[in-house]
Formats: sequence, C-alpha cells, structure tokens
Amino acid sequence: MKMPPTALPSYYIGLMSGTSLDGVDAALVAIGPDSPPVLIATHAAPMPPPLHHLLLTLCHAERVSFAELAQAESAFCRLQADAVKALLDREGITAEHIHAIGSHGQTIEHAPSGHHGGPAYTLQLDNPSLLAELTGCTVVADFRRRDLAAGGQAAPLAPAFHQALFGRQEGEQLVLNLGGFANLTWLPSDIHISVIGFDTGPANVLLDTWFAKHHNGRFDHDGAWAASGQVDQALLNRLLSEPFFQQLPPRSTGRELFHLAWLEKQLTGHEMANDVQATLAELTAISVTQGIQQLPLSHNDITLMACGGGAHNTYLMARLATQLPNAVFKSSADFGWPEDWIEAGAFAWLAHQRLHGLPGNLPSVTGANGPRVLGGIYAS
Ligand SMILES: Nc1ncnc2c1ncn2[C@@H]1O[C@H](COP(=O)(O)OP(=O)(O)OP(=O)(O)O)[C@@H](O)[C@H]1O
Ligand SMILES: CC(=O)N[C@H]1[C@@H]2OC[C@@H](O2)[C@@H](O)[C@@H]1O[C@H](C)C(=O)O
Repeated sequence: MKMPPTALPSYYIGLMSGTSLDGVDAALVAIGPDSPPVLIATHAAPMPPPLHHLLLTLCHAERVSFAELAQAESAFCRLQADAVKALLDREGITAEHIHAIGSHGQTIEHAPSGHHGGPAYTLQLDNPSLLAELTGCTVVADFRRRDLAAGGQAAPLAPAFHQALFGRQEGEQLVLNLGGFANLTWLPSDIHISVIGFDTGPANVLLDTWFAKHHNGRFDHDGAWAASGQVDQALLNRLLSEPFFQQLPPRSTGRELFHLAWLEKQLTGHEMANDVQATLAELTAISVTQGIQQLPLSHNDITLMACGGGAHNTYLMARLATQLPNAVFKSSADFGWPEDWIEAGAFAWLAHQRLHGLPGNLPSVTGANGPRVLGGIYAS
C-alpha cells in the first residue's frame, strides 16, 4: 500500500454514485490530523445495465412500489459492498483497517424547496445497515438531510472538501465539478472570507440522455458527436431562459428539473440531433460561465480546476475555454487527486468529520442556519 506522507493517519473509504448513474466510485483516503486528505487507492464499479435502468426509472417515476425500491436498494448496496471488497483486496488490507465508510447513496429525487408546495426533501437510496453487515466496516450515511433540516439546500456538499484539499494554496481557487450536474466552488485567498459554492445547472446528464436516445452507448466520447454539430442559438436562448440559471446562490438542482422532457419541450422538431448535442454542451459552458460571473472574484485572470467525468469531454472543455479566455485550467491530478476521484474522496472526508463530531456543511454554500455535523453512524 502506498503510504501517505504524515504519520498515524486513519483510513476511510468514500463511496459515491452520482447523478450520471455510471457506477459506484470507491476511494480509499488517509486522513491525518494536520494535512490535507491523501488519496491512496481507487476502484470504480460500473453500474450493471439492469440496475441503471431500474434507478433511472425510479428517478422519474410518478409512483413507485416498495418491491421496486427494495430491489434497487439491495442491488445498489451489494454493488457498493463489492466495490469496497475489491478495493480492500487490491490493497491487501481488511475491514479492521478502515475507520469508516462514508456512503452517499444514490440520489433519486432532490427537492430542497419542496415539490408543488410540499415539504423540502432530498432522497438518497441507501442501506447503510446492510452495507455495514456485508463489509464489516462502520458506515456513515445520510449526509444531506441534516443540512436540509437546518434550512439548507443539502447540496452541494463537496465545496467543504475542496476547501480541505485546496484551501491552503496561494491565491483564490475555483473548482468546477462536471458530473451529471455542474457545481462550482470559489475558495477566496483570504481565509476569513466565506467559501461560495453552488450548482450551475446540467452537465453530463442531458448530454448522456440525448446521446443515448440516438446511439447505442451511454455517453458521447470526448464530445465527438457534439463537435460534429453546430450550436443552435435560438434553442440555446430558449434553454437559458429557464429561471434556475438566473437564481442567486444558494442553489442546487437535479434530474427533477433537467430531464429529456424539459429539453424536448424546447425543440421545434426540425433540429439535427448533433446540433442539439452541440447546443447542450454550450448550455453547460455558458451556465458555468454565468455562474463564475456571479462570484466576487478579485480579478479576471482565474485559475480553474475542472474535475468530474465531464473534464474528459475535450469538446466541452474547449467550449469552456472559449467562454473563459482569461482562465488558466489546472488539473487536480497535479495535487494528487485525479479528476474522477474528488467526489468519492469527499464522502470519505465527510465520514471522518462525522466520527470526529466536526461539521460537514458550509452554511455559506448551502444556506443552512449554521454548521452541522452531518450523517448517522452504523457501527460495524
Ligand atoms: N472521455 C469522455 N468523454 C466525454 N464524456 C465523458 C468522458 N469520460 C466521462 N465522461 C462523462 O462523465 C460522466 C460521469 O461523470 P461523473 O462520474 O463525474 O458523474 P457523477 O458521479 O454522476 O457526478 P455528480 O454526482 O457530480 O453528478 C459520464 O456519464 C460521461 O458523461
Ligand atoms: C442532490 C445531489 O445528489 N446532488 C449532486 C449532483 O451532482 C453534482 C451536483 O448535483 C451536486 O450538487 C451534488 O453532488 C455533489 C457530490 C455535492 O454534493 O457536492
């Protein structure tokens, strides 16, 4: 096992399955008392197609049966347990070496302002009791609902981890996660100024959905199909008229707002499919740019660290670079955190925060009434 630089760290596993529904990411992280968390090892367990289909159905279901929920929860939990086992086997360690697993669960619905006047809620499918039983590890889970109970958006949570990872660097930092949805974190150079973070809108979720409607396959590799199309300016303007893009932070979103029917409502039916894909990539590039314009940046020459699967989409990254001509793009990999592993790392760190009775949220990001210790503990 690769050893972290400081003595006596504790080992945590973060499990993240994001809104893209592409699989479970497992990250083994060493966390010591005085230094940023260190990524030790990773394992990605791809989502089996039947589970992908079932979870996608649940995400958009008007009605759900308990049998379907139970089936999804059990299959999802077993995929998580397999990912943990693969990680431990690869590193030649056992459950006793792990202080805790931080399990995000699978977001099924996120309605921080309630649904049609109903109570605020956010639902992550998860079975931490079964996960503790299957892995022999202590599990920390249900991270979002305490922030929601305290009046927050319950998302994004990663900005607090971005601060733990990159907050000690010189100058202001911008972290952009391009997952199913995109979220931005601004780390000011003055540590007395609060961090700002929020969701900017859809990223891979619509690109993947539109691609899968027209091809066999889950995503547009390197954005090649988008690159073969032209941006449809009229369509782009209609998409950008969605009020979410004008909202001030705190703000978060999900599949309940941005989905295929939302897109199709704005189509005339005469568009070329690849032009729609190019327009969706532009929608992400522009909504991220507009999000950056909402930040109290000290100057225009920004340094942006892009992470999440969308950072591999070369077309999307080129469009972002065009929208942000003064931006210098940095790779999180140069800081020991390859772009695909920051979110899973965040849930390892959040488990550590919970076990130490430390807050996991940033009220300046989520809008919660104060810092809160997030999650519940399911002992091994
Ligand atoms: N080479 C690539 N070219 C284009 N897109 C890519 C590439 N590699 C990954 N992606 C995109 O990244 C997605 C997965 O991203 P990621 O794992 O960050 O999503 P996520 O975990 O669901 O994130 P979040 O929780 O932030 O929504 C894929 O569905 C795909 O759209
Ligand atoms: C409710 C939910 O699952 N939100 C996700 C989603 O994916 C990206 C963005 O929307 C972000 O708000 C969040 O995930 C990350 C891990 C977060 O909380 O920071």
